[in-house]
Amino acid sequence: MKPLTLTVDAPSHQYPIFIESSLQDALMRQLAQYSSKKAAIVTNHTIAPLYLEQVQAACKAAGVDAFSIILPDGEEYKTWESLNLIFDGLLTNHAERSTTLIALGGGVIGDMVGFAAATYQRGAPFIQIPTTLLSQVDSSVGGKTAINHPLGKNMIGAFYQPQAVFIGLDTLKTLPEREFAAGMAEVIKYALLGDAEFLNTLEQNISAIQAQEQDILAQVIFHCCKMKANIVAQDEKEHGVRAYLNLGHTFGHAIETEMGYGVWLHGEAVAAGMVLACHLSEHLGHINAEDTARVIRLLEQAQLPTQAPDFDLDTWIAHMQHDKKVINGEMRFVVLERLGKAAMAKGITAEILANVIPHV
Ligand SMILES: NC(=O)c1ccc[n+]([C@@H]2O[C@H](COP(=O)([O-])OP(=O)(O)OC[C@H]3O[C@@H](n4cnc5c(N)ncnc54)[C@H](O)[C@@H]3O)[C@@H](O)[C@H]2O)c1
Ligand SMILES: O=C(O)C(=O)C[C@@H](O)[C@H](O)[C@H](O)COP(=O)(O)O
Ligand SMILES: [Zn+2]
Repeated sequence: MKPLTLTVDAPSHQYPIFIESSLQDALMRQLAQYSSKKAAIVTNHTIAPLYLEQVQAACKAAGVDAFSIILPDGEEYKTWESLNLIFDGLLTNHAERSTTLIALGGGVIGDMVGFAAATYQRGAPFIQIPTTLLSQVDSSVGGKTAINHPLGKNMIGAFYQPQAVFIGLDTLKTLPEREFAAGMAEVIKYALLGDAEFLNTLEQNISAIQAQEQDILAQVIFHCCKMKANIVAQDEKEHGVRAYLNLGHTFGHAIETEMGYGVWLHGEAVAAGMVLACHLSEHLGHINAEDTARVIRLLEQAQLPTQAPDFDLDTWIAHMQHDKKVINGEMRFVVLERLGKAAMAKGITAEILANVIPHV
């Protein structure tokens, strides 16, 4: 594949996304332009042995003096404690406000490092090097940064855009299959919320994507980043259309929080959540049972769960009342007007939810 570039034209900051088959090549070509002379590479114990050396070498070649901060791995570590480990590392190594934080890893690392960058000395620059499919198609783009709270996902955070995003397709070769599948949930989300033609492309090419055939994989990652960049350019801080990127997430975040962070992967919970969003959309008369069946078929082909756990209804609702789309105490849900077009639904009562959600 030939290197691809696109620009995120967010109102607060414009920045490039570089997509190449080799991460090393992308960094060697462009890092010097986007990093300050001093950098902190923040990663975790799983990713460090795989990719840290490569990023250190690229920093050296770019004349960037880099030190590393290595965190424990897992959604359950997306916490204040890990954030403090980042701050400890920054202070111990005399990081300045101009020091670039380099997030090397999946969405957990990216979200935490972005939040650390937003708050360290009131705002240091940061770069995203996403190494999971999920982070390449979604979390590294658009500037949502956060940590979890025991009562809710991503409850403490900031909107803060990176300086650049470097995507190397080669990093996905070491990604476990279950994690690749989790990334496919967000890929399928883009098709459902805004592009029926992309849904056809995914259905026709699912095996090639799973086999990581470079051309189609690059096309898919590029397409998702472009869709997200368009949405973020219109609505950086989620006052309107950006909420559509939350399709399946009101239910999904409830699953992640209730099960305990890390038990269901984010993408798995979003997959089951999107099926519930389909059922809700059906209940509202927007889509039909065949549409929902089509979504379930694709999610199953992508090796994703389509059946949510059956908590009691009060538990579901208690979690969903913490959702960030709640306004004046009223829950709002992203639904599908049709496959390929999202809409926002209000006035969803407990009775409606009882018809839609599996519960005991
Ligand atoms: N900010 C956003 O817009 C946004 C969007 C979507 C998701 N998220 C957040 O992203 C997180 C999920 O991200 P994720 O799915 O990337 O999970 P993750 O960051 O936990 O990474 C998944 C696992 O894969 C490992 N890993 C990462 N890259 C690897 C590689 N190349 N080879 C081998 N192992 C590798 C990680 O160490 C981890 O164990 C959630 O916290 C979610 O809330 C944020
Ligand atoms: O970028 C966005 O906007 C999204 O909603 C992308 C989601 O995939 C992502 O999981 C996000 O972190 C969820 O946002 P939240 O505001 O509900 O925490
Ligand atoms: Zn998500």
